[in-house]
Amino acid sequence: MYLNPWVLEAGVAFRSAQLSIRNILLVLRYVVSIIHVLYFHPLAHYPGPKSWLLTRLPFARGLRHGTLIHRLRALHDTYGPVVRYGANELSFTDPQAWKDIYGFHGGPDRNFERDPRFYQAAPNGAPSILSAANDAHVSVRRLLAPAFSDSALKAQEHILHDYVALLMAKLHALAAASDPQPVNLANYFQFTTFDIAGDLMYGQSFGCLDREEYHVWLKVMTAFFKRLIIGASLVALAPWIRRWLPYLVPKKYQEQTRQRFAFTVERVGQQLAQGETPGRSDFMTHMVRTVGKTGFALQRPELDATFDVLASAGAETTATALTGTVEYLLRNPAALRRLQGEIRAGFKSPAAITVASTASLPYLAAVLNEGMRLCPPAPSMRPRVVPEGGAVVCGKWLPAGTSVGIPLWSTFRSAANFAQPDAFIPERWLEASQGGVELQPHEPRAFMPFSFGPRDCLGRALGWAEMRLILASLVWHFDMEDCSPPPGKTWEAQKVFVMWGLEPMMVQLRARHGVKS
Ligand code: HEM
Repeated sequence: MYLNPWVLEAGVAFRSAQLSIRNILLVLRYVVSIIHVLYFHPLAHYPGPKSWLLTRLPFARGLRHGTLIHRLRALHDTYGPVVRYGANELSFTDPQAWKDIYGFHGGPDRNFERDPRFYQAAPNGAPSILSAANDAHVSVRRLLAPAFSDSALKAQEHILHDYVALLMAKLHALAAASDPQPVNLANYFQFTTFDIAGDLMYGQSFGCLDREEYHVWLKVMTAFFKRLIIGASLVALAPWIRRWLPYLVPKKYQEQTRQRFAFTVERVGQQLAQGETPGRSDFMTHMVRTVGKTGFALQRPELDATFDVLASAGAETTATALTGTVEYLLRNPAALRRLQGEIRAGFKSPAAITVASTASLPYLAAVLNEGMRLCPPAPSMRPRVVPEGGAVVCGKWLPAGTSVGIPLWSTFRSAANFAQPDAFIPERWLEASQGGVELQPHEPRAFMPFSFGPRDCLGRALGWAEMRLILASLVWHFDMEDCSPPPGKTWEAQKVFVMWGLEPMMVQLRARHGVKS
């Protein structure tokens, strides 16, 4: 067929005009959306860096490099207690925000939901206690809560003592070597808390202390957190990538994750088959008992998903708090001396160091509080979404769907909440009659290392018990000297990939004169 060249030319001209109109419309749409985000969006009056509003690049880079908590802190230092760090996202360091965002609002349907972009289902696709939506979460929490009661903790205490004694024995052996070398205490804290978690949650220890090395389950878990963050940074830039992510992970890592989860499933299965074990007070025994009493049970996939997160929720956090606290004690010899005085005068023998006896030591509690303030084990923000109908946060109404949260690291190190925010001053947590100092500002309402409200930490009492037993025993048994290679390890420089990427903490241990394991 013959086509007149004029017609052809007109066709080409028409198509390119169509294309340029489409391009112009796209650019116009982008410009309009920028103007909307900057000037007409309901959050437009909140302060924040424009570069973070127009592209997700700074946020994604922070995630990817493990520096998001540091960047958010710098933003709060510049812009104040509320920062708009994304088009629809606000970060708060104001203490009132704990109650307004994370508190009880009259029922699971009215409490702020977790921002699903920040929570991940387990490898079997089922929600865990951490990722479940509010209504499903209520049942999981009810089922698990008895395992964390005061009476359960009393019955579990002998298990904690066994592992603390094993830790002390291992450290004594290292200190008594003919040429004693500095010990990486960060590792030994993790070995201990993971062994306790394994015993309480899976019915048997991970054996880390015995072998003095990490169990493969933990190594894979830590590597998984890093990959999770790489994935999250990609999703932040291009949300549509989420469904393709599983295909982007190399087969080798997929297989490792599958095997690690299979280990959890196997242990949960063994525990369930065993049922309620007389004389044991582990988590599964409590749960089976609660199921017997209430008739309510979880579906197996949800149970597996929840038991899979329990170990790292409980162990890594507690070990991190201990590592951070000891690091600051080593940097502050006067505080270490005062703690030694309290503990060594308080206990004639290690057998006297118990959960109850350590609870009455004010300086030990102050030191651990100050350690968790400077080194919060869960330092990142856990964002929530403003529910239908909107809500008031820190005195201002916010529309439904706004993502809001509190970054713990920025909040605990904010000069608006704590005087000399980067200094280790345990005395700030004590009354004057206990030898405390009054520093202003001092906002204990801002300090929620275990979070707040219906989804706060279930393991707070267990975590405190472990921290007190381990730190008191360590200080009772050993003198310590910081041996981190120059220029010295600083907590602030460490990166965060869900949890802190802990650098080695090298400490020279010397058994106190006449003290043996
Ligand atoms: C110093 C020690 C600990 C700290 C600082 C800590 C901190 C936290 C924080 C901040 C949350 C909220 C997480 C979120 O909203 O996404 C949480 C939740 C949780 N923690 Fe801990 N934790 C510690 C020890 C433990 C221990 C020993 C256990 C025992 C297994 C544990 C079990 C849990 C559980 C089950 C949840 C989820 C609660 C729920 O969603 O209802 N934690 N923890």
